[in-house]
Amino acid sequence: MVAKKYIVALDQGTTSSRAIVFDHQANIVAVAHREFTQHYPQAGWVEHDPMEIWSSQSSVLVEVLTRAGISRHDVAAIGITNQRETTIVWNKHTGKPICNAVVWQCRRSQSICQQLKVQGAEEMVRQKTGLVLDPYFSASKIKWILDNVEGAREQAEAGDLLFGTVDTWLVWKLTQGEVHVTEPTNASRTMLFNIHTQEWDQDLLELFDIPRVMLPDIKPSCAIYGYTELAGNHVPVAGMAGDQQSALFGQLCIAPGMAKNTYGTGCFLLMNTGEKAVESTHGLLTTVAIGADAKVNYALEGSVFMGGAVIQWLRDELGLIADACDTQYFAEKVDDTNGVYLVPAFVGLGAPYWDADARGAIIGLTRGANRNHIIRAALEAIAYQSRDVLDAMSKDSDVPLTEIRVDGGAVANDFLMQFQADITGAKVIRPLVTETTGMGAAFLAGLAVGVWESTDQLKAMLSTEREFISTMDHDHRAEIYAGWKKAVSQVSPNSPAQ
Ligand SMILES: Nc1ncnc2c1ncn2[C@@H]1O[C@H](COP(=O)(O)OP(=O)(O)O)[C@@H](O)[C@H]1O
Ligand SMILES: O=P(O)(O)OC[C@H](O)CO
Repeated sequence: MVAKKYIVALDQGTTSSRAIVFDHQANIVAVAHREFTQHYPQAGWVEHDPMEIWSSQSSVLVEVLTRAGISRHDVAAIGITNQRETTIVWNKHTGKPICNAVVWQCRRSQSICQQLKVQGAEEMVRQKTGLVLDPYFSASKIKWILDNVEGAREQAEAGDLLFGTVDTWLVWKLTQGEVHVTEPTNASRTMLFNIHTQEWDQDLLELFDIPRVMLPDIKPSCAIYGYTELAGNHVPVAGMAGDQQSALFGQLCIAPGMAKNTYGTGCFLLMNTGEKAVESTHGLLTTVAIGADAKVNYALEGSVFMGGAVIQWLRDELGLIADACDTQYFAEKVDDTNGVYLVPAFVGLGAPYWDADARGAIIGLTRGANRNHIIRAALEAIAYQSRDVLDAMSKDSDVPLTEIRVDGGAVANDFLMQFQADITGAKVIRPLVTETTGMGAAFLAGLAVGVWESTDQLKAMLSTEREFISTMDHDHRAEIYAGWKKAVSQVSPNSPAQ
């Protein structure tokens, strides 16, 4: 074991940047957290300012070390985990982004995807990447930037521009522009990475017309990528993963069949499938995951675009609540939603529907519907969408999923967790430490620098805080879930999952 005993995880999420200090027993010593600005320049578009991503992330790094009261000498390594797919293109000489980051939720490249579908590219893309040809992933976003930002294509071809997902951007900033790197879990979300060969794929680069020279090198998820300076100390940046794969690893779902659902901005249910890349026939994605001792594994993933973001919308756009945690109080003031369903297709629908054109709706309103019913319908919608992907996963794997490990900001909501158990019939297991996304990155960084020797050693560090078991009777569950499916069919009548 190395003498330096603290690991700092940087968790750059869709709505906030966090930094967490873990000790060598994986206990949280301190957390610092900052929300940053969401930009919605047009309907269905979502952007972030990459410089604000960096300033919020670097400031919480400084803050968390102060809060933890530890010396910079005691930091063994920094691990990174991040919102995936979000696309940043910057000038490698000036370090300046050429436009705002195009966020994973952004739909602007829908027509690019549509055109490629018409050309018949869908099957080739699915076979190589495990992904659905949807604007969610980075490739069509990069193409959009090269086609629409003045001079971008010429500069990219001349080798002056770099592309990165948020992991790559943060390492580049932390190492003062020395290291341009990513790792397989993030690469697997770009739609340019062949998940079977584990390399950038020339056919995909040609399909999207993206110069290879823009792309980062690919290193393992558990490795030392470079060093950052913290008050005169050179600290290794070691260990990175996309946030959903990091949470899967942080919950130690490292054996086939183990699954977790993260309730952050979106909801992402991932099930480890071991060394086998399982193809979905029910609208899920095949993606790269991290297995025992940080070896490359695969996972099936159900990606839901609007999870906790629905609650932010109730707060920021409707002003119905002052704080996300108020939703539990209002939802519990009523016995049900009074027949109201909220379908949060604000940026289209992800798994298993994959309808980029669908838009949100509140259905079933009557004169008796009030604020509490709408708030309750918003929380229930998060759980209904998770049931949709859970059902798809059970069908793909031929085994019903009877347990879900949960994490992410919204799992603090007991009403939501109980309703999730009720509407699925599965046991919902909430860990003591719900910062499992950050924990995954800390595990990877700690393994890379020798704070921990193996994943076996990490098992003793996880514990359960509470389990939620269904109390809903079967007929009632079937009736209200049928109502949900009917509501979805109204906003997405042509989805193959209907
Ligand atoms: N008590 C709560 N009930 C419901 N939703 C919540 C609660 N607390 C936080 N959230 C939601 O969880 C999300 C924040 O979770 P987090 O895991 O930090 O997300 P991200 O990493 O995507 O930024 C926000 O969208 C917020 O609305
Ligand atoms: O910011 P989160 O935690 O909702 O995660 C975003 C995902 O990585 C998008 O694929």
